[in-house]
Amino acid sequence: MSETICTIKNVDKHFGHFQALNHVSLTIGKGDIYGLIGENGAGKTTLMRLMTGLSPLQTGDIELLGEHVGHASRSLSRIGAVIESPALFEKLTVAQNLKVCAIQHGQGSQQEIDETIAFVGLTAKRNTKAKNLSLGQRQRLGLGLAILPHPDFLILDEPINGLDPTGIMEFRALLQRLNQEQHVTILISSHILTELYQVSTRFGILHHGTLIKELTKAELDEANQAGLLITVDDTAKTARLLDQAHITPFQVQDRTHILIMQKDADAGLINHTLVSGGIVVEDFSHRASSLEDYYTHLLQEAEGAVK
Ligand SMILES: Nc1ncnc2c1ncn2[C@@H]1O[C@H](COP(=O)(O)OP(=O)(O)OP(=O)(O)O)[C@@H](O)[C@H]1O
Repeated sequence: MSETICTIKNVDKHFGHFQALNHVSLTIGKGDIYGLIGENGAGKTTLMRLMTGLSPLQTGDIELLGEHVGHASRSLSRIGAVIESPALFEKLTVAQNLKVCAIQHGQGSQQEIDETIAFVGLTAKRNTKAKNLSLGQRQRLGLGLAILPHPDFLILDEPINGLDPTGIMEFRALLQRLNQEQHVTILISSHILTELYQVSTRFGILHHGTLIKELTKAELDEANQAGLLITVDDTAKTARLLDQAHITPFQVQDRTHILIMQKDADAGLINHTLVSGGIVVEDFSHRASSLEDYYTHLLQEAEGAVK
């Protein structure tokens, strides 16, 4: 495995009797854009607050950039974070907010401030007070403040909330540039899987405080394949017949279902091949790939598991 930026092990968090996080373990590798997905109240912000030391760790362990969180962490200076809403000085302009940030961090020349303003697309607003920025512009300024000190790891809590579709696309492009050009590892949360799908390389899905799934983008794509789903009486024999007839690729899903991963699979030919081989084909259905369906199914499974 590549270098690890963050390791979270068996983290619980209680607020009184309420358990907001339940044995959460996950790892974020260097260069990942890790999408943390979860519905409202799933525990995303709570986890990010623990990671950045904004909230005290109760049980479990969090290691960030080689240091345990909570031990006078020097690594915090290498982390940029926007959690909940960005902390802005409302009466100061965009440029002045960045200047204050540069002074606080002892880092960030005027040239770097100007470059950051351009990078986040706020050049036209550099002299506008924060209180007069739109929601999307505030998010951009928040990102600017987080990246000015050149962090190695960026933690962004729901940064695309409230952005319009163009804003979302531009924000994604900004994150991809940061990741690819400046090699920043990013943790980004959202309650909508489709929003993070385009930008993330790995995903963790939190549900009622439990991490129910962790997977790479390739694994997500595989689990979410479009194709022709066939219901048969004998999947092993069906698989042999499909192989012999070069009807590939396919995936045996369970005891009665096989997914033929071809968008325009010829159902008539497949039916003929299988029936001639003695298979009882009970059903054919085209399965469209839909991240929403995948996510909903995952949440239903998780609900079923706890019942
Ligand atoms: N300080 C607190 N005291 C009591 N309960 C809290 C506190 N902070 C969070 N919670 C509870 O913990 C749970 C997780 O909250 P959290 O803010 O982490 O969710 P989230 O996944 O970020 O949700 P959202 O998408 O709505 O921002 C919620 O049920 C919330 O009410």
